[in-house]
Amino acid sequence: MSEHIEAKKGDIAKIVLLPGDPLRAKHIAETFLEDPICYNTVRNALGYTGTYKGVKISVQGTGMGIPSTLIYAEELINYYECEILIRVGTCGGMAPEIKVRDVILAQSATTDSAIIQNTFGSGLYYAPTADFSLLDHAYAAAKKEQIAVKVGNIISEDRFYNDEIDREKLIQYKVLGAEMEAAGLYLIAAKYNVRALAVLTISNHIISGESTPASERERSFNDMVKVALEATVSQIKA
Ligand SMILES: O=P(O)(O)O[C@H]1O[C@H](CO)[C@@H](O)[C@H]1O
Ligand SMILES: O=c1cc[nH]c(=O)[nH]1
Repeated sequence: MSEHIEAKKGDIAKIVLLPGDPLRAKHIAETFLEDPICYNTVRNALGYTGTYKGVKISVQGTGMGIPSTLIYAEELINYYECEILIRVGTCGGMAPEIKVRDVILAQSATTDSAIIQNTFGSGLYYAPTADFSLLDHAYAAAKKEQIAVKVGNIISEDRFYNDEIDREKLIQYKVLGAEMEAAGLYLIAAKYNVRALAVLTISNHIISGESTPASERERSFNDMVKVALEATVSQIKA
């Protein structure tokens, strides 16, 4: 076991979906995976391994924010030798063309997190970026499944309740929405030479105030999960 995951080596697949909400991990495992086995209950950060179309896949709840997510991502990479990490998370829409329930493929992730400065020092503004091959497969999978997706830059913020940030400027500069993890995931995926992508569902619109109920957030974001799973399977079989 690693520090925060009680699984044995080999219990976790090379491909891992990463929802923030552990109950979404349970829902994904029980809805999409065949023969799911729960390998982690430490801190209720539920983790499961099963198969999807014959491919071994795990799903691990990460908690909220970059610090929590990177605990799980770094242990998955460094202890369990995971190679493909796909965040499946909720996101607040910002741009006017983004609507509640839209699916976004986060090509890049701007951030206000100190993780960039802590890594590179001040004055260097690294651009956390998705793995192109995963992004390409996710885009193709979405087209095949007739799931409309939008592709672009998002922002990973350190604060959910953030009324100090200049959202109008971010929207002008084509930032589609806000969540709290993708930039950290992309950064450490690059560091350890593994592949990462964030597939996001718009749960609410930060500017218009439109939202979906929490119960729906937990359970009903199946389009993004389908895109993530189909992308990995087509990637593995390519
Ligand atoms: O739905 P998840 O994956 O948790 O993602 C989003 O939801 C949480 C905030 O409600 C943050 O973790 C944010 O990134
Ligand atoms: O971080 C997040 C996630 C979903 N919705 C938001 O408004 N912010």
